[in-house]
Amino acid sequence: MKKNRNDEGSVLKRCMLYTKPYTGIISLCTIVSVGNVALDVFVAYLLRRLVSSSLASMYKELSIVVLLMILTITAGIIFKYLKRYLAGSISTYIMRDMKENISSHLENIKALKVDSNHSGEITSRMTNSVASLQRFFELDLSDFIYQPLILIAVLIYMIFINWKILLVNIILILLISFIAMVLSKPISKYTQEAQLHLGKANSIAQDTIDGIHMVKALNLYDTLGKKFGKEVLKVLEKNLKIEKRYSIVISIQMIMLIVPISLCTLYGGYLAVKGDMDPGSLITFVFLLNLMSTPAFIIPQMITSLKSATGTASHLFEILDWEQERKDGDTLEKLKSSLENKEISPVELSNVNFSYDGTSKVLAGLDLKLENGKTTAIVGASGSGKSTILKLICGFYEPTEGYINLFGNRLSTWSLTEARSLFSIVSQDTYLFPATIAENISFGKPGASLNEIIEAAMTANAHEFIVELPEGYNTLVGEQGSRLSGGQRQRIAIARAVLKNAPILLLDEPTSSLDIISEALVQDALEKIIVGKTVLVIAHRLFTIKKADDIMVLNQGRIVEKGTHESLIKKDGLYSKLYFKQFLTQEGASSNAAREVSGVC
Ligand SMILES: Nc1ncnc2c1ncn2[C@@H]1O[C@H](COP(=O)(O)OP(=O)(O)OP(=O)(O)O)[C@@H](O)[C@H]1O
Repeated sequence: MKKNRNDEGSVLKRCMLYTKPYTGIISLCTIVSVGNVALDVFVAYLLRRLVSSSLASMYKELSIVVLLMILTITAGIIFKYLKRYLAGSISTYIMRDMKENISSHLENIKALKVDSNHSGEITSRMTNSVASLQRFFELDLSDFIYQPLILIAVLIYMIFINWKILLVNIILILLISFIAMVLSKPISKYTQEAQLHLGKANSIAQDTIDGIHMVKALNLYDTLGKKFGKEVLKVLEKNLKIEKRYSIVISIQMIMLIVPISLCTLYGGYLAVKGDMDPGSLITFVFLLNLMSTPAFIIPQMITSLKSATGTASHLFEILDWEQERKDGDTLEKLKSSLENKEISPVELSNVNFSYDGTSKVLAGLDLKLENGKTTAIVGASGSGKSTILKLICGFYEPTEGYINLFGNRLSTWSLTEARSLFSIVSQDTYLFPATIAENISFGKPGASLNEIIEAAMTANAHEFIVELPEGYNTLVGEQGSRLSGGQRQRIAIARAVLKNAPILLLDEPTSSLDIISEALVQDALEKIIVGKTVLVIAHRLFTIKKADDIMVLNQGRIVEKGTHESLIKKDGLYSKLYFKQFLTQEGASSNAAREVSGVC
């Protein structure tokens, strides 16, 4: 049977892997902890000598013991500081590595995984789960070494003083640990569930903020608020269950701690009165019991918080188990001769089948070949798979059957990073980073000079509106470019593509959501940048692709017609139907608008 990578043992092992690079500092921490334990036990030994020498009124011995005690306690303080500092450093390093590991893993995660998980949930794992794991490491790591050691040392010392009292203690400690373990068992599960609901609550909060305008317009506060409240309530329920468990474990421990100390003091006192135990040993025994009470109290708590931490870690490690994009493949250098051969098609899809969910086919036996330096348009009804073709060409997804060639070589053999450097993409929903306009444009060519940026903006018809902004090229665009209009965002994206100067341009309905004036500006910019490039354009509005060299009509995942605009109109097939339907709709819309305008006038 396949072993579950998320069971507690496996999760702990994976956590331990993060400690590997720090074996040196962990060894030092262990040595300091051993020193700490030795000093603590030495204090007990000195106490015994102190009582014995004061009873015997040996002042010289007494002053030596007091001096030793002061030195030992001082050294103990320094060792405790070192132990805490070293453990804190280890946990800080481990958490840094874990965060780096997760974020570098996320960068290379397959698009399918990101698509099928809410970004808010992923962010929640990255922030809440990491933060609670960090708290665990910071608080508990030093105790994981020190507490078991002190417990063992104290037990050994006690054997020499009185093994019978010790036996009673061991039985009680085992009982405490057993009860704590049983009671804390569900904590790991509750923590995982709490993290899951927290992720969902965060996703709803993120949706509400991202779609704030739509939320206001549709009065969705109540609906989303209820959904958010439901998830928060579940988080609360799980956390209350965890707290309930913690409280029971701690209460039982308290009772179980008082009982052995009281019993041992009573029994020891009885032995001292009988003369079977000297007063020095009795006082030392009670001191040792007190020393032992901390690990006896903390170890079960450590087991409980370890369970909680494994729950959190397992939630986090799930991300690390998500499949990654491959990193290997051929470089541009290796494929140079193919890239320079103008006879080879830059992009070719052959008999490509694709399904997102493994059942319903989005593309079925699709054949598509782009000609070097020519513009090919794909048209088709909404949901026919046009954008999916672009995603496959960019290597975000892989075909379930068939193949894709880039400059005559299988995309599956290319390095994905190198392959993507051959494309510039301008899509209907342009993503701008929350940085300045200049930075957003320069992402097309990292390190580009301001002159290059301005030149690109000019080609993209963006320069004029940029210089009119109060801070010009240094204007911050806001989250997802929220401080710019749709048309302005598109022209920034085009400027980015100009700077990138990649040989293949992928345009995914870049003018579909623009008004007539913005559309004209964007269209004009696009016409400038497509010169000499191989272009694949997806269009809803068919009049925008009338000049394309080749038009492919997509229906139910396959190309059903192809040709120029004129030849397809002549053919009187699906394209011509779509075209005239749009034409009539637009005509209708224009005459309605004209009627409205004349009515107003
Ligand atoms: N990430 C995804 N996961 C699952 N199904 C998806 C995903 N993206 C798209 N689909 C489905 O695949 C089909 C094709 O989608 P695609 O976006 O390629 O169509 P399209 O022709 O570009 O549509 P439109 O013109 O409306 O943008 C649709 O049925 C859509 O619901």
